[in-house]
Amino acid sequence: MNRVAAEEAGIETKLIDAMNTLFGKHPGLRANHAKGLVTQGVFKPSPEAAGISKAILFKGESIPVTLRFSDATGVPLIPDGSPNANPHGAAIKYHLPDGSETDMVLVSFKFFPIGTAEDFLTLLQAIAASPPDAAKPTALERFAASHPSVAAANATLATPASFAEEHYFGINAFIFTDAKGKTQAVRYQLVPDKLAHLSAEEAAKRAPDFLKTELTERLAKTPALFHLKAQLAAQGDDTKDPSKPWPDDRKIIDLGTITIEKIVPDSATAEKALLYLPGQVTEGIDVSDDPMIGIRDSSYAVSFSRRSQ
Ligand code: HEM
Repeated sequence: MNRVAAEEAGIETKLIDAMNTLFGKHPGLRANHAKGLVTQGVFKPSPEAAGISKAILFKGESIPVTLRFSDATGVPLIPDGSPNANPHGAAIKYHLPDGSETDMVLVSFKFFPIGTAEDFLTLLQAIAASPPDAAKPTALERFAASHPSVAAANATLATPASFAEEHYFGINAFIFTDAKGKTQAVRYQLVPDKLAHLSAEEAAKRAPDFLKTELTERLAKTPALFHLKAQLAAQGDDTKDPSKPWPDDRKIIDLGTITIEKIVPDSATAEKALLYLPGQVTEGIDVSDDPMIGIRDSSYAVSFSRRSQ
């Protein structure tokens, strides 16, 4: 790209360029969360969900889902037990009865390390500018010193014993509208039936693909159960800033269960065609005033277009 074109590039292109610089270019693969596994299962909504959102998703029918678990980074061969493979991802596509789709894209951070897409770009560039031999304080150390939420968010991470034994968070806020038009801001959580984290020492000893192997063996014997939940904002809670968790005492309601039944027959082919978009909502669910959601949508589209070439 020439200098003028680079200056004109939107933030979504700059974000993907920064990821490609940091993680390398890997044709056909995602700019972030490159290593993953595609599964299928069923969402069964709770009666409580229909009371808070009129979405077709919550009407009561069982909804088929395609759920992709992933490791962080755009490094396709990252060992699953590497600290850099955290946060792990869970991207859910719901195949709705009217033939449309809606998505939820979650990770194992409890909240995001920074509040805006612009700061995320600066963070990615600071990491790239801070190799092990960089002079101290590195660009990353300087960024982290002025953004305490980076260390705080990283402290919420640990390697899971299984993709099925991790707690995933939606982080960005969405708005539910009920049948009477009443609105409620929410943040999603995907809660496993059982949570199990490894110590850093245990994680380092695991085989490079242990999360894939474990899930394959587990699902051959028994389905994996998750509970989809929504944390409800109270008056005055910040819906714009994903680095600010809402207080722990906010009400959390059950939206239903997700039962993962099997890994799709050819996960590597399936994931190429799949595009999860956090802003792909359905009537009764809206994006909040958090601008990160729209920027995520456009950067996922840039990544998709590059990996489809
Ligand atoms: C400005 C902030 C963010 C940017 C620029 C960004 C960028 C990206 C990109 C480019 C991809 C690859 C998309 C593709 O090729 O399909 C991706 C994947 C992913 N991101 Fe983000 N992301 C951001 C924030 C988040 C947040 C807040 C979450 C979770 C709440 C998240 C969770 C994920 C997950 C789970 C995937 C893998 C999706 C899949 O399996 O296809 N990201 N992200």
